[in-house]
Amino acid sequence: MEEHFRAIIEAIGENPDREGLLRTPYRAARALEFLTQGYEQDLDEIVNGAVFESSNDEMVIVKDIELYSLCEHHLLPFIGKAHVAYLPAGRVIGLSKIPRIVDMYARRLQIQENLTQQIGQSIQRVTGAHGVGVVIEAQHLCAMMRGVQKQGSSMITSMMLGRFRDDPRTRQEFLDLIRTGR
Ligand SMILES: Nc1nc2c(ncn2[C@@H]2O[C@H](COP(=O)(O)OP(=O)(O)OP(=O)(O)O)[C@@H](O)[C@H]2O)c(=O)[nH]1
Ligand SMILES: [Zn+2]
Repeated sequence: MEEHFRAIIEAIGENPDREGLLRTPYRAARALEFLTQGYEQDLDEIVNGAVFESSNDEMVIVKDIELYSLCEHHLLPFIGKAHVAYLPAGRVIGLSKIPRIVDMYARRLQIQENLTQQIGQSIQRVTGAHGVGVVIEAQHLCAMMRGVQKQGSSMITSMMLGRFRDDPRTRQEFLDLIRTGR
């Protein structure tokens, strides 16, 4: 990857041998490795068995999860928040595991719709919940710094499974709860 970053620096007309850029291919490679480390991870490893029996059948919500991903079209960041909810069916998942699942899929080349879907399906699979809801609000640098250059717009995507899809009240409760306290 370092060689390729060096070639990119040359291709944009810069001098990869000037002092400030000498270690840049190395740094950029490490940064990109970090930002795409989700390819090295899988769901079972992330969850690590942290699923616990519980008779609580009320909605669980983790909201305002910071999200940093890379758009698969331009390799530019999209940045935002994810909100995740589920209706437990006898099992709950460790609190930290939900942001970890978000990060695992965000640290890959993504479009926001697929990211939203992958998070929802994974939470469903791990918890066996009666339903799962995921909402992501994000701003795409590819649409802000370049392209249409719309700095004020954001994209909102959602994935509703089970009762979140079938029962309008469950969906509404989720949407109301992620809106409060802002
Ligand atoms: N649906 C969706 N589109 C995305 C996402 N990230 C980037 N895009 C869009 O992907 C599209 C790629 O379109 P192309 O016409 O192939 O690429 P482009 O010429 O760089 O497009 P512009 O951004 O319009 O300049 C653009 O409309 C982007 O805004 C995403 O997460 N979801
Ligand atoms: Zn893009």
